[in-house]
Amino acid sequence: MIVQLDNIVKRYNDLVALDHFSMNVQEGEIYGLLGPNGSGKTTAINCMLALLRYDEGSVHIFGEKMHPTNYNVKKRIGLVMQNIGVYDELSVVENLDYFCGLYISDKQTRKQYVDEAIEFVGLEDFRKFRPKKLSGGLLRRLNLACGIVHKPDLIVLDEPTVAVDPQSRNRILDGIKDLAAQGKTIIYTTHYMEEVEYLCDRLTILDRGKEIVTGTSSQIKEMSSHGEVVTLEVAHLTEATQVKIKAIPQVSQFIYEPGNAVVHFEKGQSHLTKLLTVLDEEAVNIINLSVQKPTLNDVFLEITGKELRDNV
Ligand SMILES: Nc1ncnc2c1ncn2[C@@H]1O[C@H](COP(=O)(O)OP(=O)(O)OP(=O)(O)O)[C@@H](O)[C@H]1O
Repeated sequence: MIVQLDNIVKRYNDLVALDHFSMNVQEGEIYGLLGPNGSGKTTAINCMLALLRYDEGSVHIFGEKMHPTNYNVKKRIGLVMQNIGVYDELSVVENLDYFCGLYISDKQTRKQYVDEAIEFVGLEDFRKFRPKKLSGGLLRRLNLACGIVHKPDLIVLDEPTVAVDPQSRNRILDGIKDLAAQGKTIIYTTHYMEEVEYLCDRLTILDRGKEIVTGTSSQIKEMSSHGEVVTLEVAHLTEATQVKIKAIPQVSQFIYEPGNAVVHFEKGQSHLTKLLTVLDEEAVNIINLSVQKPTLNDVFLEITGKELRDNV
């Protein structure tokens, strides 16, 4: 186990920011912490890295008990925080050299690591730029590079794509996949379910400081009590066709208004072919068809009664 959080309780006066929160991350995993704003993701990261005192529980990283002065463990961790943490008065190269220098004293190795980090985030054309001259997306990439330049084994990223343009976002997400492919262990917090679906091997969904559910995204989506929803755009559906669709045993709800039909299926394997068979037999002219499977948000909604992105 690379990271083990056991029953962490963190209170801010009356507010319980983490409520007996536990999490285990294995070597080489990309592990997601998904939750709406204020659910406790940043608090969990800060407690984990001993940047914040907590009231109860324990944290072990690389098998060692984590505490603020455990530098042997700390030097093997790279942290990319939500807020940009670079020096305005230093250029891209100088920033990276500074952060690398906190861990690597050999000048030649440091130069190599800095060059590799610049290439990794695609900032080759901006080496001499000061942070203020970089766009928001490029600045985020520099922030990421500063966190990983010393080649840590465990990389913790706290919402690294907030307010980032799509090009930089994709670059960051693909970069994280590459790091995992190199054997790094990654912890990634976000309130974007699409990101955890794309990136994460396993995830925990958090709400109000509590673990709601943990698993792979497919396992979590399986927990939804709903099945697929098929939306059809059609020229016309006769009464007889509508009756036949409703008669498919796994159809739980059927809504039709001229031009559009929405077919809800019960939970379980896909029954799309059954619907297509009926439509084919009835020679229905399908203009458009889309299938929506349950999402992580649906599961979150079912458990907590609210949307993952309520506050965004
Ligand atoms: N220093 C603090 N003092 C008091 N309350 C705090 C403090 N820091 C965080 N909180 C509260 O603790 C809860 C968890 O906050 P946290 O920042 O960990 O959530 P988050 O999931 O990371 O949200 P975000 O995505 O907005 O950063 C929130 O209710 C927040 O208002």
